[in-house]
Amino acid sequence: MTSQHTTTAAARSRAGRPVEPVQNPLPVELRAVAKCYGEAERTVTALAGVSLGFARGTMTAVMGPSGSGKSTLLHCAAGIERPSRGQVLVDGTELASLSEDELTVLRRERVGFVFQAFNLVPALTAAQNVELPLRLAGRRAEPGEAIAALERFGLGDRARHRPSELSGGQQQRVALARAVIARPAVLFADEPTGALDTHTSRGVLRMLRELADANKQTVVMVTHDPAAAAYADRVVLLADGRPVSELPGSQGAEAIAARMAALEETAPGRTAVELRAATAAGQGRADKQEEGRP
Ligand SMILES: Nc1ncnc2c1ncn2[C@@H]1O[C@H](COP(=O)(O)OP(=O)(O)OP(=O)(O)O)[C@@H](O)[C@H]1O
Repeated sequence: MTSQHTTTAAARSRAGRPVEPVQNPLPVELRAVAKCYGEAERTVTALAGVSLGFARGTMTAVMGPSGSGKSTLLHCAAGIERPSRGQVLVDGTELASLSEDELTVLRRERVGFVFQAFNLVPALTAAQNVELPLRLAGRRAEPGEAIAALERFGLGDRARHRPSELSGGQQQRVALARAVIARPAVLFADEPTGALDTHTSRGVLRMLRELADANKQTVVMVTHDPAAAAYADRVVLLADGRPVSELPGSQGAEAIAARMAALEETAPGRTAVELRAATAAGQGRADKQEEGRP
């Protein structure tokens, strides 16, 4: 999945001789990332060693039972939280090597994030909320830029409303417009369609798909909805803080739901090997369904 392009600067040694070309790094890569909260006997292991890469121009859905570590994975990958162990690399730069200020700049310039709780600023209008990432980056929004972003999410007529004057689904779409306005290389979205009806949800998912296909942005979203996950190139299933299974979104919502069901049937505390076996069994059931077998 790694891009085959080479970096020219890295393609020469100090002596000026050509050296082995260095492949472009993945936009986001996690290497054995673990995250624990709390101390001593109150320690909770939210991530127990996650190694995943997200390629340019792809859309990935992260699924798993409640508490399996999905939001923590997104927060660590986006540099919002620091892992307890392991490495997170954005465009090949290890986040732990950055100061807080450098991390803030990288997040602002490379990463967009849609939070479960939307995190809109209550005192600002929808349009002002959408413009915020540009202002924080020291850029003045072009006239009509925020309205255009809101229009893409069907909210052109709500630009002057404050969050308290919008429904949950409308606030979610303002949060999406805010996350995409600066065209981040990587967009993380935690339940981006959680508050939306089926019709609006499809529109948002098509938009996210387009960001990956047309703009070559990398989209990573957490979802509980197999129909939403079916828009992704790749569905990663987490259990107990680890990826235990993966399937292409093109297998469709039923196959994804079957794998999820297999995971949820599995009692907490099972080993990763047992979880893999259970999800493989779920895949067998999904394959039979796809083939029309009982
Ligand atoms: N700040 C925190 N302090 C202590 N424990 C936490 C904290 N954040 C998350 N956890 C714990 O880490 C584990 C993973 O949480 P996380 O929110 O990543 O799960 P999730 O899969 O996103 O869940 P959900 O689907 O319910 O949103 C859970 O057991 C949770 O209770």
